Amino acid sequence: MTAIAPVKAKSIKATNLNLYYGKFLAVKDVNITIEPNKVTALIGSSGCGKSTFLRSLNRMHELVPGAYADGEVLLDETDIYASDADPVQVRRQIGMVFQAPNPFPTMSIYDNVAAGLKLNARKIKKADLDAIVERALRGANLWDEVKDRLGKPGMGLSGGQQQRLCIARATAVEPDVLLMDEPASALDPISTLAIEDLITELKKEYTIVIVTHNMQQASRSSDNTAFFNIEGTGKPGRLVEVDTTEKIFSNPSNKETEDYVSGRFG
Ligand SMILES: Nc1ncnc2c1ncn2[C@@H]1O[C@H](COP(=O)(O)OP(=O)(O)OP(=O)(O)O)[C@@H](O)[C@H]1O
Repeated sequence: MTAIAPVKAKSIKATNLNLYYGKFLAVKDVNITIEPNKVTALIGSSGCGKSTFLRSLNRMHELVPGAYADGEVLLDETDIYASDADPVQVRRQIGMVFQAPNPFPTMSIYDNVAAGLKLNARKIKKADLDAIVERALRGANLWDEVKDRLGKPGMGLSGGQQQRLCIARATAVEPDVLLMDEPASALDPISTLAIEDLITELKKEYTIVIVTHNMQQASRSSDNTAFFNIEGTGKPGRLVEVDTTEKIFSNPSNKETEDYVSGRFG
């Protein structure tokens, strides 16, 4: 793959962030700084709010009817929840890759990657679009596998290829941050390792936040790890501890974290 020159990505800082589904407080009082050009893994047992927190970072949480966020989330200096912030623009700057690969089913490989760009009002010349699509596919380690069949349906690719296509689609619009919700959980071990290698490569350009249930994946591919936990059913999830991945997995400050990473619960 082509070497990617390091690019300064943006940080995210959440302050006193509370996330609700209607009256239900799902995640309570998160305070965290997510460092630029690093991979931050979100870990914790089922239902502790990892995905909810992740989706709040690009204002996708509020797409659930009745769901809302209370608190502040800064992308560098910009408050993404400010009254004049445009959620569509926020989602362009902070892209999302989902658990199951979800290429647009009726679109070709090429059109899947170009989809976000075509949504922008600005008209892009065909040659420029070709160059962006190629760059995004190269960046997703997929170009060599698909360059001779760009006009074929995205759905015709393997699961691992489809997920890399979705990563290319997310990066084509040049976001600052990539959010990934268990991006490899639907994939076989070889495709999983390919995605992990790709994540390591992508942090040269992007700030990456990844939800994972796979402890080995968190320790292999992240720089920092945030551990979330929940006190009981119906109680909100909360951030227990965030630190370097090495510290979280070898010598965490909190007993709850230690119990979780050593497999004593969760
Ligand atoms: N669309 C929704 N409507 C109402 N409640 C929701 C919704 N999505 C999640 N929740 C609730 O919010 C809480 C946090 O869920 P979330 O999916 O964020 O946890 P998670 O840590 O990502 O779990 P998992 O690891 O199982 O994916 C849970 O109590 C869940 O039931």
